[in-house]
Amino acid sequence: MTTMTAEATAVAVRLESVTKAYGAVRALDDVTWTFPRGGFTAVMGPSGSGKSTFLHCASGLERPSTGAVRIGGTDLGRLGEAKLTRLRRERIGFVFQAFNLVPSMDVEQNITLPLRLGGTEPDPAWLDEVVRRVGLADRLRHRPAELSGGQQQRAAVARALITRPEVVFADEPTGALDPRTAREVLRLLREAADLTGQTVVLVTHDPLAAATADSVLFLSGGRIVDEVRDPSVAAVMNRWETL
Ligand SMILES: Nc1ncnc2c1ncn2[C@@H]1O[C@H](COP(=O)(O)OP(=O)(O)OP(=O)(O)O)[C@@H](O)[C@H]1O
Repeated sequence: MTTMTAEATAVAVRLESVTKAYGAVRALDDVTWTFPRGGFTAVMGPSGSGKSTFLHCASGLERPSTGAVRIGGTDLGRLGEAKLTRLRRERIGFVFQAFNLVPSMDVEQNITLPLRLGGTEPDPAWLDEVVRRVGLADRLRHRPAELSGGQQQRAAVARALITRPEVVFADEPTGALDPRTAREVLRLLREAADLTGQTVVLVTHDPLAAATADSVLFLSGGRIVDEVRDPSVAAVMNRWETL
């Protein structure tokens, strides 16, 4: 095992002068930010402000044009494609608006897929715990099409947690859900931070969702322009309106 400095272990994700250009568009413009381990951070900003690009670069789904990204003590820029893919599968959990479950697999197979892709078996006690948290114990043999949208997203959250990832990245995970179901999914992400010390980064348009985080980052024009800590819904809406 690699020895890490105390600083590296306290830092979950670090972006250092990250710029991402698509042709003439600077989707991210010199972004530097540190996500502390076990924190829950929301990212807000107008359409086109760079939220998804930020999440993709921070999670190793895309490589920055310039700058560096570290997950724990690992510099993603030093990893080749195979190692980067493995890091994403083993150390990061993803939740997307569109659930992205495999239609032909049942709920348990979907949840355990990241482990099986990595050639490992689920730890039965952890699988039970994750399934209990997301409330799908009586749905394990159902296929996604037999579930409600909220149940599908809860299965996707379970799939994101099954590898005990260091960081969970969620891109508009409540965008397709009704408000009550959205609250359940947010509670699961909050629990991931509070119960198991995972670092959660949530991209959202919803001030109610953002206010469940420890801190809200505001992006505009590819830059972080503000942070609101211990946010109330009113504080988030107020900052949003003046962006
Ligand atoms: N693959 C791409 N090719 C070209 N331009 C891109 C690409 N991805 C993003 N962009 C551009 O980069 C900018 C930021 O896009 P991004 O999707 O990160 O914003 P966003 O804040 O997530 O927007 P939204 O809230 O609408 O999803 C936009 O101008 C967008 O058009």
